[in-house]
Amino acid sequence: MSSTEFEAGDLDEVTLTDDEAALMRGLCAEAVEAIGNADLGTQATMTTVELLGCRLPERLVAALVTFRCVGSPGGALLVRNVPVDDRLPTTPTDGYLPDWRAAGIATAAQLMVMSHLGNIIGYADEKRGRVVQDVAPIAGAEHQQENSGSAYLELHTENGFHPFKPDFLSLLCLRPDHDRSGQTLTGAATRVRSRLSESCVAVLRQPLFRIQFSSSFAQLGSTGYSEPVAVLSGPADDLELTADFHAMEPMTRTARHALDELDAVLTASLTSVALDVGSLLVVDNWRAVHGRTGFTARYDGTDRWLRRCFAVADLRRSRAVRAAGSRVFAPLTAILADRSPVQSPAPLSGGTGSTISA
Ligand SMILES: O=C(O)CCC(=O)C(=O)O
Ligand SMILES: [Fe+2]
Repeated sequence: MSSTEFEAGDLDEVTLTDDEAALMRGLCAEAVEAIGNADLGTQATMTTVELLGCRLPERLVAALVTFRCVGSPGGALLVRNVPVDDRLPTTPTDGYLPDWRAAGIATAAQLMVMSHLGNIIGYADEKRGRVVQDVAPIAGAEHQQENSGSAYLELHTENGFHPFKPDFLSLLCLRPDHDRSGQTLTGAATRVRSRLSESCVAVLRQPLFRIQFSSSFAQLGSTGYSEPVAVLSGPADDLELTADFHAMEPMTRTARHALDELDAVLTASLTSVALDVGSLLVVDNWRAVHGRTGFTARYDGTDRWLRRCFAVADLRRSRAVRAAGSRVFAPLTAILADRSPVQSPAPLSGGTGSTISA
């Protein structure tokens, strides 16, 4: 897909003034110093981050709090001129920055922003449980539907198959791709509601869809699936959606048609942004799906490099799946083993359409 097919410019946006960015940079330096050698994914670090985050520029905090509590029709908020380190290391070619302190200012900035959206978390299954993760192309993974790829990344809800999916995610750009063709895409259900047929909405509101676990979560080589979920939920004028146009499987023919209709309508009205150094995109993982256009990687240390961070609104709900004082969720297989068995993948009965045969 070419980037010119997408509309830009209708994102909610805050650009920090140079004074605001300088204030934030000072707080980030304090945070790096205060965290020292402590593990990032601990409550102790999060307390430090939250305390310093209270002193972020008021205009930024107001935008974040409003986005958290009220949301926005586009489901995304772009913050520009976020401080990052003056001298950044090369883009990690294996997807892992060896030591977060090499990008300490950027790391602290992202954590402070996310601390206003919820409680920062990570997944043991993914990126070694890191709470700030590197998103960079990996040689050989070009066509993977994962953030290590560089081909078009289909629209998705982040970890929509997981019982503790993030409520918010952020992507902070440390380095854009060479020809600026890698554009982050967002699509919100509320924006497209009027273009969906009533029958499509009715089907998408039923739990007729399951999502295949992404490879990092599918341990034991299994192909696990979420329990059946509905794609659309919530009030008609502020719809929520859970979708993944790569990993979601409709369980009936009618469900397949409805998902195809949503895909076509969403794809025709996406918002795109070519993130630049210091641009941080926050996505409401309930109101919007996100993806990325393709780009060409060189694998020479100068490639596109984003950093990603997740937050949940309610930390209490996950306390049984985290070690005391940790923000990292246990492996999905362990979480599911502690629950009642996952629903059989057999399609639902109930007259919503004929079954898709394998
Ligand atoms: O590379 C991008 O712009 C988006 C990547 C993405 O979807 C992710 O890391 O979750
Ligand atoms: Fe994603």
